[in-house]
Amino acid sequence: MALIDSSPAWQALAAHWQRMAQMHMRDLFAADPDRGERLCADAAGVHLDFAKHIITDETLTLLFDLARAADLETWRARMFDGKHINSTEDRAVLHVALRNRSGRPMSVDGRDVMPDVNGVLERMRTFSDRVRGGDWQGFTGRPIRDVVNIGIGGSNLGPKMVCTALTPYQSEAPRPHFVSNVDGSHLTETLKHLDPATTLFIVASKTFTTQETMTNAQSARRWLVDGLGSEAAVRNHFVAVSTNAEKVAEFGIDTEHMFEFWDWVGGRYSLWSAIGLPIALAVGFERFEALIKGAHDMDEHFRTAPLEQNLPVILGLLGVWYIDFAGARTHAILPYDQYLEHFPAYFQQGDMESNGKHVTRDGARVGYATGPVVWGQPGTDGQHAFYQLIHQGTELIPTDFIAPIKSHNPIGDHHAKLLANCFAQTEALMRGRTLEEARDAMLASGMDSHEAARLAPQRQFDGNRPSSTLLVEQITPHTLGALIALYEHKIFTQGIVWGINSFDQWGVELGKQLAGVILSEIQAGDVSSEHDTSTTALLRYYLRRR
Ligand SMILES: O=P(O)(O)OC[C@H]1O[C@](O)(CO)[C@@H](O)[C@@H]1O
Repeated sequence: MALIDSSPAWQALAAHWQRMAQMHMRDLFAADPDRGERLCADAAGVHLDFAKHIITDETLTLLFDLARAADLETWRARMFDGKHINSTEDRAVLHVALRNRSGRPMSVDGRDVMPDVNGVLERMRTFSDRVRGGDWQGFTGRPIRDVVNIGIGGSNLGPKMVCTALTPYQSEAPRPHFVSNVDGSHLTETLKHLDPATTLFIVASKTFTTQETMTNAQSARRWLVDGLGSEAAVRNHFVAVSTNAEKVAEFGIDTEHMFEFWDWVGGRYSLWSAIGLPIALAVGFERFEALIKGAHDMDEHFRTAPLEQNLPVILGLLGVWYIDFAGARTHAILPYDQYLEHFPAYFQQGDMESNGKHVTRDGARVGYATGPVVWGQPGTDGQHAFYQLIHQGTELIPTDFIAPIKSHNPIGDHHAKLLANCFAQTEALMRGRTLEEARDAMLASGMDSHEAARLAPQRQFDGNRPSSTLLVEQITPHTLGALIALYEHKIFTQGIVWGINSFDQWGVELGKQLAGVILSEIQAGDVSSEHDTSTTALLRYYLRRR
């Protein structure tokens, strides 16, 4: 397969960037009074404004040509058809089946997976209703008040992000907690204020072999058994979410208390599966269903809308435009909603584990940039921390501003101020401030002309910094589901353009293997000479002082 950068579509974009690099968005807006009304699109309750980008209609045409040159529509169909598009693991990529509310069958290897998917959803409904209703009791007969999810990566970030985002929908109990780090402090601090008699543990691991999760689960089990004085208590206080029934049984959790998912669900795309159990427990199963319905609505849009009106495709191609032609290396996600606090971290894994690849599906090394460094945090805090660099630094950083029209907490004028900041930042990033404007503003404030001339270069902003703005009515289960699916399909779009497999993660393996070797040396108190001298010296330093 020829690399995408040898396609005429790529070459055309490279030449086009040479021209666009000379343009300023201020001029593009001035030349096109309808730009703001025109360059926006809606789907599944998400409004996307993409007018503040260094693009013209020609740019968009060339980007859609590129998507077609990469066969995006064919690959999209292959994903929805359950084909094994995760070629290195020979697996289908069918998280869309987990939220399929259409009633249509969805098949993997000729078998409709929907009966299994719906069966597990029903078990989640029954279980979450029982726990929330007090019918599922702890070993001593008391209802569950706290749920501790033990998992890491995709078995942690999704449910944690969604539970936080849906805090307004949570009742007083059960309260969700998340333990991921193998650092004993994480588990200790979480359990410190909990009562074993009213705590339920969910051990969430696709493989059920992940070192961090298994270590935390063993220690949690000890805490529970010590606290309640009986091994028999495990039955009432531990459930598992996994694809690996054998390992679950080995751990000592009855497989009757296991919620299954399947190898065609990637870890970082798994919150819609039983991995979402903490969400159903925290906000109720009906709201979990509304979340998956929101995602399904976005799936239908992604599956059926023409590329030109397709939100995930537009976002994905804009990313490619900056990463591959304008030299951007990072991408910031900036939610103007405190409840979306973990949204950037969630898509840090979603994006970087998916598209942090340097070879194509065929194993050829790419000569172009692929996935960016994804980062961010809630907007106004960011304004007082890192926005300086976005506005006046030497890096080009494309940004996503995400905001709800309505707040869950409409106190005073907080929300008006929050959104004023959001809109103002995108305007400032786009417009900038010329040297003359900076100088005139200082003169108008009474500063003498010498001082104004001295300070003007410091107060001048280039502008022309791109941003997308995504607005939803409110952060509800439905809009959140749609937003998450939007980003998932954006990542898919980019992976297809780059010709990489977005669904494996071999890059995390080497460190895991070496950690196993080093752990046995630490446990034996003896360093082998196999390491580089730096690692050996560090290990010896640690062993001498521990
Ligand atoms: O669910 P598991 O099997 O414990 O894996 C946890 C995480 O580890 C990874 O395999 C690697 O970090 C992720 O892809 C995954 O989400």
